[in-house]
Amino acid sequence: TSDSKENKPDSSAALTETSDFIVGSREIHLISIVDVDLLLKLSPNGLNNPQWRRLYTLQVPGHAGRLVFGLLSGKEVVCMQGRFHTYEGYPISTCAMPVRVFHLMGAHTLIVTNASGGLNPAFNVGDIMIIKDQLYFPGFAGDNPLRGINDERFGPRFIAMSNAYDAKMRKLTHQAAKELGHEKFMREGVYCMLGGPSFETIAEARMLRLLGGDACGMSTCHEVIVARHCGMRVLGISLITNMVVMDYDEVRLANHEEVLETGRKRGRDMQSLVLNTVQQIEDPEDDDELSAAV
Ligand SMILES: O=P(O)(O)O[C@H]1O[C@H](CO)[C@@H](O)[C@H]1O
Ligand SMILES: Nc1nc2[nH]cnc2c(=O)[nH]1
Repeated sequence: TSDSKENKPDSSAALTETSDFIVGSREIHLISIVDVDLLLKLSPNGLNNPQWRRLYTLQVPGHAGRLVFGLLSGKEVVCMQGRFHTYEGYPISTCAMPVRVFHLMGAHTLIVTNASGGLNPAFNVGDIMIIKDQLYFPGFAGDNPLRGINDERFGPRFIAMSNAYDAKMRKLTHQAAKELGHEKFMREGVYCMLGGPSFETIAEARMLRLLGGDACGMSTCHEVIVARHCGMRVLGISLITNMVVMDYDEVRLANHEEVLETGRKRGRDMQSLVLNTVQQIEDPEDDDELSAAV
């Protein structure tokens, strides 16, 4: 696609050509900020035989719109470069639907990435935040992707979310960051999801901070809920693309161009981090601790 050359922080969705790929049981899928072209360059044995084709178009500038199947550091992965957002007009369950598709294909692990605005004053633009927990605001108003008749084939009616972001995966990612010399811009914190597409008012931003939010965006949480419902372990990584305006004296305005620009600048570090983390991931079936957590 014409936009596939850009190193962008986020994208839309697409589907591969058909039968060349055998999708095995150890897949990992990556959403959003991961740039597949760059991953290809960085991976020692490549994302073998990548093929893609546009399936549908989203209305988010900077979103590539691809789904790529292949091997990343010897592990079977499917990378979804881009996602559905509720502000595009889709129901929240539709936005999270790709997660169920990947689960049905045999994926055990979900790595979600996103671009977010920093709320924590100690953060800087370009920091990478490992998501420790989430504040899912649409859920407070009843807009949960699991709303409606529960499909028991995926999971139970009620699910725990206190262990949503896997502790072992977070540790692994910190380790990967250390090996890469990324410590100086690594953070860990709470991600807040709002519906968007309007950015926060100052009063809203201050409220999010008061409630314990470290960064905010318009995605991810519903995908994580659906992943946990079907027993996938989750790692979330957020790139702080801008600092949220928190002060009435501040003249700077939130804008999508800054989000894209930071994504371009920090893109390579994000890909290396994901790649390095994927290299270290163990199959959850070989890992009692992880299996028990699911
Ligand atoms: O969360 P992702 O999809 O990375 O995108 C983030 O960037 C966009 C705003 O610039 C919003 O869609 C926000 O959610
Ligand atoms: N809501 C929200 N989403 C974002 N995505 C990237 N930056 C931001 C931000 O500042 N606010």
